[in-house]
Order: sequence, then structure tokens, then C-alpha cells
Amino acid sequence: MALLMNPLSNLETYDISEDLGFILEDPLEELPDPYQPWIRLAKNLPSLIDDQQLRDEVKKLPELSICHLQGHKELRLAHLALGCITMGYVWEGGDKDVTQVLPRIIAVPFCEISKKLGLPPIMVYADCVLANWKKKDPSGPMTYDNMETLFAFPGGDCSKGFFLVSLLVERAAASAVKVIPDIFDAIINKNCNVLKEGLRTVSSSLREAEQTFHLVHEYVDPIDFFKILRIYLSGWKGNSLLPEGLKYEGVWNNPRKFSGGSAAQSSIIQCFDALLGIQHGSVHENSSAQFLQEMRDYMPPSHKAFLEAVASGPSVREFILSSKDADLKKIYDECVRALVDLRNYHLKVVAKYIIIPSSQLKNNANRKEVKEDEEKGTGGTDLMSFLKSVRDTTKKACL
Ligand code: HEM
Ligand SMILES: N#Cc1ccc(NC(=O)NCc2cnc3scc(C#CC4CC4)n23)cc1
Repeated sequence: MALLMNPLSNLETYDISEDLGFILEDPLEELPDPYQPWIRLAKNLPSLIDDQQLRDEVKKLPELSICHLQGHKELRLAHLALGCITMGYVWEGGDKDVTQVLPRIIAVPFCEISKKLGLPPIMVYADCVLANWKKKDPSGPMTYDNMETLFAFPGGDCSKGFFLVSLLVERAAASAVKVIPDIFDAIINKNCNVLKEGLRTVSSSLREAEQTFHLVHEYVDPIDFFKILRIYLSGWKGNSLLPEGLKYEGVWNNPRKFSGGSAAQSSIIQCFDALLGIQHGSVHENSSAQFLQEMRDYMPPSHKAFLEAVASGPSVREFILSSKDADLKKIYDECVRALVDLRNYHLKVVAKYIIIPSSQLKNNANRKEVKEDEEKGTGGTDLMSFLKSVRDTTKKACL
């Protein structure tokens, strides 16, 4: 039977790499000469912030047109650099001295570049995780020891650890993305053996992702994460420190609200939910589903389109529910359980890196009252109930 047109047959049209999935392959590290001031500032973020010099240095930047930025990779590097500078600029004074205005000298180019990329003018997961990496030895492997982030935040190696471990988890899970077109072909052609093969690859790549996740304990310090790094990931939506949002000078007359960086902006995990037909409640009444849906607008548009194509493709879950093949149901369940185990492991990590440090610091004698936001995600979500509800709806998908 002729293969029906499979909308996913060419992953490249979605800017998805065969072996790296949603990760930006070989990100650029330099921009054309006129933009050197942006790169220099972004490269020196930790020391400029520690010396409380970043805001002063930003105000000295030259006014730059974005017309010399050519191609997707230059735009991604520019969005990453300006995203890091923006987070540093807003949070340089911690929660003691928050600025309400982003100066036009970076607000104007940042918003123009954001518009070209279809991303919001705030640092997103696709910036500091997916595009913020290089190999030390280009001919070497993609292992932690042979990798470096392009830009970092204060907190020593905490941001390097957090971003690179997340990148390596993405890479481990990426091997499942390339089999999704084969899974859809198998359903269209009712080929159970090919479908089983594809789902076996999905569950083994999720297991590999969970194993990679363990690296977080080696490379991210909980106190550095909670006391320092998380501040710079915070956004200005649902944040009592910036109740009106941030004023993008020279762009919009009124302040705008944008959510802080979240891994709900990671396409890979949302892609598995879509493939396995896991619904995290309806976007109408369920805030977890709403938050996950909203975070798709913080992904590169081509990746968001891929998620929509997977969600609207032939339903793996429906095909398996209607199948008599017990093996098929078993393999589907193995995929769901691998996703549940990954989310359970993640919950343990969140307890170690957020809940425990938060209570330790609350018990600290001279600590002021805890800001209500601190129990919320960078996206303003009540994080533990959000994460548990997402884990629970995943568990319910078991056959
Ligand atoms: C120190 C390590 C980590 C901490 C403290 C942490 C914390 C959190 C928090 C608080 C959320 C709730 C939404 C938000 O605010 O972003 C979240 C969501 C999420 N995180 Fe992490 N995370 C960590 C590492 C990772 C890693 C390595 C991955 C793997 C890529 C990951 C994947 C996700 C995903 C996919 C979500 C969205 C919710 C879901 O789909 O289950 N996280 N994380
Ligand atoms: N108190 C507190 C509190 C502390 C942290 C959060 N949220 C948080 O760090 N989200 C980001 C995240 C979650 N998981 C992963 S993997 C890679 C990333 C990333 C990234 C860059 C920012 C785009 N992430 C919420 C509340």
C-alpha cells in the first residue's frame, strides 16, 4: 500500500536534528563585529553583576541595528546574548533593587530579534539550554567534560551544570524523536512489528534520559541553585517584584509580562506526552495544561509546530487500545512508565534543590518573611502541585 503522506516525514522542516533533536546543532559563538559589545557584556555577566556594574555597562552600549544579523544561528546567538543581559539587568540587584525599565538600547534590538525568531523578549529554554553550548575539543564527544556553556550567570559553575545537564538529558531523549515518523508510518500501514520497534526505542531513550539526569547531583549545588541561579531565571509575570511586568523602553508604552524560564518550554518532554496521547487535563479548567500550552509560545515556532503535528497525527494510544496485541500494550506501558519514572526522579530533584534549601533558609534566624513567589515556579506556577499533577496524569495513561 502506498505510504500515505506522513506530515512528519521530514524532521528538518521543523528545525529538528536527526541525532540532537531540538538542540541547536553547532551553535555560533561569535556575531559579526558590530555586535561584539553585546557578546563582551554577556560573556562577562558574572563579574559585572558581582561588581554591580552590569546596568551601568548596558547604558553605555552603542545603538545597533539588527540588519547585519544574517540567518537563524546568528539570530539565536543574539537572542541568547541579549536574553542573558536582560535577566542580568533586571535582577542585578536581586530582590532588593528591581528595575522596572529595560533601556531602549537593548529593548529595541531584543524585541526586533525576538519578533524575527517568533520568541518572547525574555530568556527562554531554547536560549540558555538548547543554544548555549560548545565542545571544548570539536572532534571530541558530547560529554560534560568536553563541553562548556557560552554564557553563564553568577553562582560559580551552577548555571553551567544546570544548563549542560539539561542539554545532555535532551540529547539522550532525542534518539526517540527521529523514530516518531516511523511510528506514524507503522500506524498508517497497520504494521505492528515496526510500531513495537519504534516504541521500544522511545522507552529505552527515556530510560537513558533518566540515567543522564543523575548528573545533576554531580554538577549543580543546591544552595547555589536556590540562593543565586534561580533569581536570574525569574520572569515578570505573576511576580510580585514586578507586578505590572517590565517596561520595554522604545518598544511598547506599557509594561509587558513574560514568564520566567521553564523546562515546560522544553519540546522534548511535551513531545512524548503528545506521542503517547497523554493529556494533562483540558486547557479550559486545568491550570497545568494551561501552563504547558502557554509555554509552547516560548518555544521556537517550528518546534511548537512539530508538537502540534505529533498531537494531530494518528493516535498511537487509540491504535493500541483497539489492538488485540498484548505485546503492543505492554510496550506502550513501558513508555508511559519510563515517563512517570523520569517525572518522579525530577520531583526528587526539585525537593533537594528547592524545597529543602527553601525550608533551610526560612529557618535561618535572620531570614525575612518568605516571598509568596518563592514557592512558585519561574513561570509563577505553584511548582510542586504542578509537577505532581503532571506526573499523576502521566501515571493515569497506563493501560
Ligand atoms: C536542579 C535541577 C532542576 C530543578 C530544581 C528543576 C525544577 C523544576 C521546576 C520548579 C519546574 C516547574 C516549572 C518551572 O518552574 O519551570 C520544572 C519543570 C520541568 N523540568 Fe525541571 N528542574 C531541574 C532539572 C531538570 C532537568 C535536568 C530536566 C530535563 C530536561 C528538567 C525537565 C523539566 C520539565 C520537562 C519540566 C516541565 C514539567 C514536566 O513536563 O514534567 N528539569 N523543573
Ligand atoms: N523557588 C523556586 C524555583 C526555582 C526554579 C524554578 N523553575 C526553574 O528553574 N525552571 C527552569 C527549569 C526547570 N527544569 C529545568 S531543566 C532546564 C531548565 C531551565 C532553564 C532556563 C531558564 C530557561 N529548567 C521554579 C521555582
